[in-house]
Amino acid sequence: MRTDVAGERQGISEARRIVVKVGSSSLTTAEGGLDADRVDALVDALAKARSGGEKEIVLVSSGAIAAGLAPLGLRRRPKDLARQQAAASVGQGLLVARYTASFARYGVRVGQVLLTTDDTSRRAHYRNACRTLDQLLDMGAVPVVNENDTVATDEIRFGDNDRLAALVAHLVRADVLVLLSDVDGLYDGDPSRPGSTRIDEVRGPADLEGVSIGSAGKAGVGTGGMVTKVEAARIAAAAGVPVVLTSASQAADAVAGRTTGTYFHPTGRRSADRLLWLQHASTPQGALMLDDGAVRAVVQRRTSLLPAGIAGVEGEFSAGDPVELRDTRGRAVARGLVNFDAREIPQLIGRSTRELARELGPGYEREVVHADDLVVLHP
Ligand SMILES: Nc1ncnc2c1ncn2[C@@H]1O[C@H](COP(=O)(O)OP(=O)(O)O)[C@@H](O)[C@H]1O
Ligand SMILES: N[C@@H](CCC(=O)OP(=O)(O)O)C(=O)O
Repeated sequence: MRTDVAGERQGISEARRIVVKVGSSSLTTAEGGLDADRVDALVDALAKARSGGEKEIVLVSSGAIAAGLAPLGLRRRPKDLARQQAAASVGQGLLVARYTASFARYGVRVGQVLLTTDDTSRRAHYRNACRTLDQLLDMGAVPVVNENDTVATDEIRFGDNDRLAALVAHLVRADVLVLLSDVDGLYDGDPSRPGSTRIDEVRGPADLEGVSIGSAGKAGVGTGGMVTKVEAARIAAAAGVPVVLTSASQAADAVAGRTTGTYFHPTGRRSADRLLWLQHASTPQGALMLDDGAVRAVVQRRTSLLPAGIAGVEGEFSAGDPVELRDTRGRAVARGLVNFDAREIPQLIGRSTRELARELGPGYEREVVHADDLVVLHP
């Protein structure tokens, strides 16, 4: 282990706020459902880390669908969304009951937080989620976060919890993100093949060249495999949050900052805004076509998008929805939260805000997408 890495990980031992994500494969089996011993072992590690009072833990836990399979007589994870949601509905209750009992051994309360992609991109929802998580932590509770599987549709689903965990790490301004799986790190090839070796550290995308990143493991309960974990690590690292990827059995070492698994160095600066969510978690509900001047204004000068620069509209969206902003070649150049319903846009196209206010009323003297609600995709 190189000294600079040890130094970096020393930083993790001082981390105050830690987001820990645990996958279905570390807590459940398709046949047996939730494994209480494995939940207890994880909780032991997390409760010990918090015991000095300096560390705050946010737990992002998968396992609702897997925990609901056996009680519903399902032998394997169903492919259709409706049965996955039924399993999640039964399993989420069992999962949180299990965490509640397990943390109670240490006198620690848990609070269930179920999020959808909407909660991660709409301003009011985002602020609410931030406030609830902060409040739970202030009151000494451990938030247990999962996707709100029962209401998410295929189109708006995160699906895997790795990306959700990266966005939660950004949302709570975590000092480190710990991704726990059934494998003790990222390998340069299929870890079950002899000869594959673990990668100790990833400094940036170049370190991933030639690495064969595969899908979910044999347990049959995980979803994304390494692909979504590496993607989550990339999102968090780009937002300035270091990431440790290791196995659930190494949880105590990981949260204590002892060297284990694969370490992803931060590649970007921390930012306190919610635009990361807009970029990575939102599904655009439609698109606005921009003329060349508007593309320059939005992409280079980072100004708001005004009606005068719009050339066309596509899709069915409501005010507040995320939409894509496209250039004249149809390339997505930005994403933003739109201030009008799709059906209102045609009458605004190419007009000045003053003209619109005079004709349609003062409510129309506003940006179509405010600069604060915009994220540029191709600077
Ligand atoms: N390059 C790789 N390095 C490590 N694990 C890999 C790699 N490629 C594929 N995997 C698989 O990814 C699995 C973990 O993903 P998954 O089953 O979705 O777990 P979880 O439920 O923890 O999210 C491992 O069991 C492993 O078999
Ligand atoms: N929200 C889902 C998570 C889906 C899932 O399996 O995720 P993961 O095990 O992290 O790959 C659940 O609780 O079952």
